[in-house]
Amino acid sequence: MKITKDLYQGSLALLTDFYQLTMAYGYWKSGKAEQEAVFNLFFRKHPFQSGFTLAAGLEYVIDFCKNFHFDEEDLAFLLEMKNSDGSPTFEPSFIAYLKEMEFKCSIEAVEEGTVVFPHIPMVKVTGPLIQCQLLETPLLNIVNFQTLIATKAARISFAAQGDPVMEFGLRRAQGIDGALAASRASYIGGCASTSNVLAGKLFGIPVSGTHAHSWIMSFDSELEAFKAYADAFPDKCVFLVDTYDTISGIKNAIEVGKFLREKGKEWVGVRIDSGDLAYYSNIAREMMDEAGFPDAKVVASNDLDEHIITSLKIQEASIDIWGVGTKLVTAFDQPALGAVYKLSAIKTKEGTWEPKVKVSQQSIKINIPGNHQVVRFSKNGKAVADMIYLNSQNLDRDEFIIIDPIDPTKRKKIKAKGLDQEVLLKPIFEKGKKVYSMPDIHQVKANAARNLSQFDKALKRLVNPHIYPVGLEESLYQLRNDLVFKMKNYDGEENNI
Ligand SMILES: Nc1ncnc2c1ncn2[C@@H]1O[C@H](COP(=O)(O)OP(=O)(O)OP(=O)(O)O)[C@@H](O)[C@H]1O
Ligand SMILES: O=P(O)(O)OC[C@H]1O[C@H](OP(=O)(O)OP(=O)(O)O)[C@H](O)[C@@H]1O
Ligand SMILES: O=C(O)c1cccnc1
Ligand SMILES: [Mg+2]
Repeated sequence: MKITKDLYQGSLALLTDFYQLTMAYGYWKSGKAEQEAVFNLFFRKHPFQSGFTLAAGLEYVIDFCKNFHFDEEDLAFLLEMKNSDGSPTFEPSFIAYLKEMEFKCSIEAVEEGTVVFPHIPMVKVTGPLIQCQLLETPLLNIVNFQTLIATKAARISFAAQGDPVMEFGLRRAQGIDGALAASRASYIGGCASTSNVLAGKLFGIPVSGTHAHSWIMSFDSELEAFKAYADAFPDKCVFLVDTYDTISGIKNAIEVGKFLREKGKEWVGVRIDSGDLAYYSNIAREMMDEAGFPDAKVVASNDLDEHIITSLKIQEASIDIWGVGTKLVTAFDQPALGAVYKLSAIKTKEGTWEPKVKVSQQSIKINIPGNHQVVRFSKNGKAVADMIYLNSQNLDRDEFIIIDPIDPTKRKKIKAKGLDQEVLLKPIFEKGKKVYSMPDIHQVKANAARNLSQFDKALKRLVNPHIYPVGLEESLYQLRNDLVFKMKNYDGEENNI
C-alpha cells in the first residue's frame, strides 16, 4: 500500500462505515437511490472550549470526491461479503450498479481557513441519496480531524503572540496519516513550519529543525558536539543546551557562536527542552546579550501547549521560537471534534424540497431542516453576526432577525444597510464536476489569518471566550419549529413536557 498523499488518489470508496453500504443497498432496493437529497456537515460545540473554530480539510474532501468510485478489487470484496447464514450480503446486480456509479453530487463548502461556529453547515452535499449517504463517514473523518488541529494550532499561535511556532509532532501523532494531516492543518492554523519532512514534500510546507540530545551524547563533550554541528551547518545552528547542565550548555554555545563569527557566520541560537523554561530562557538571553549576540534566539520546547505558552508569556520568558509537538498534533485536551452529517431535505416526486428534521429530547441535537446558505455580516472588516437561511430566500432586505437555534430567547436584529455580506458556502462541485479552484496551502494559511483578524480578540481568549452571534433567519426558525411539532405529533395536551 502506498502511504502517501496518493492514498487519496486511488479508490477509497470502502473507507466508510459498513452501515453506509447497507443503507446504500437498501436505497437501491427500494428505488430511492437516485432521489435527490441534501446533507449538511456541522458541529454543535467548539473544541477546547474555544470561542471559534477554524475550518480545514477541504482539499482532502475534493481529492476524495474527485476519485470517488468502486474499483474492481472493491467490488470483488463486496461481492464476497456474506450474511451470518452464509448468503451473499449484496446482490450481484447491486454490485453492477456500484460499478457504473459516477460521482454526481453538488457540493458547497466553506473555504479552508474560514472561521466557523456551531450549527453552520461547513459542507453541504446535494445529490442522489445513495451518494450523499456514502460520503458521510469519509467527509466527517477528514473535516473533523483537520478542523480540530487547525483550531488547536490557531490557539497556540495566538498564545505565542506572533512568535514562530515550529510543529514537532510526528513522533507522537496518531499514526502516519494522522501525522501528515496534522502537519498540514497546523500550518494552516498558524504554525510556521513542520519537522515532518514528508509533509514538507507533499504539501509544500516549510521544514525546519534543530538537533537532539543523542547528537551531543555521541561525542566526548558538548563543546566538541556543538563545534561539529557548526561545521556541518554553519548557517543554521541551533544548539540544544540542556543535555548536561543548561548554563554550561549556553556558555559552550556562545563559545561556538564566537568561533562561527570569526568565520563570518552567525548562529541562530539555543534550544532549551527541560527545566524551568522562563528561568533558563531569561538567563540565556542575558548571557547571549552580554556576549554580543543580541540577535541570537531562544527556542523552547517540552510538552508545550497554548496554556503553558500563555503562562510563559506572563512570566516574561525570553522565548522567541516555540517548538510544539504532542499536545498540538494529538489535540491533547480534546481528542475529537464532534461534527456530524445530517439529512436536511429530500426532493419529492413533484420536484419540491421537503425539509427533514431529527427530533431529540436535547434541543442541541435537533438539526436544522431545509436547503441552506450562510451569510456573514461585517462592518469595516469586522464580523458582526452569521445568519443561516433557506437558500430559496434572497438577501435583498434592510433588516433581519436572527434567532439562536438552541435558545429562542436569544435574538438579534440586524440592520443590513451599511453592512457587508459574504455568503460562506462556495460552490465546489456541480453535479459531480469540480468548479472550485483550490488555492495553494500558503493562500489557505493567509485566508485563515485574514479570517481570524475579522474577529474580536474577546473570541480568542482561552478561557470563557465571548460568544459570537449565529442565528437562524426568522422564517427558517419558524419552519424548524413547525416541523418539530408536526413530527412529535404535538396535540397541545399530553405530549412532551
Ligand atoms: N516557567 C514555567 N512555567 C510553566 N510551565 C513550565 C515552565 N517551565 C517549564 N514548564 C512546563 O512544565 C513541564 C515540565 O515538565 P517535567 O516535569 O517533565 O520536567 P522536565 O523539565 O521535562 O524534566 P526533565 O528534566 O526530566 O526533562 C513542561 O510541560 C514544561 O513545558
Ligand atoms: O514535547 P513536545 O511538544 O512533544 O515536542 C517534541 C519533543 O520531542 C523531543 O523530545 P522527546 O519528547 O522525544 O524526548 P524528551 O522528552 O526526553 O526530550 C523534543 O526535544 C521535544 O521535547
Ligand atoms: O528539530 C527539533 O528540534 C525537533 C524535532 C522533532 C521533535 N523535537 C524536536
Ligand atoms: Mg518529551
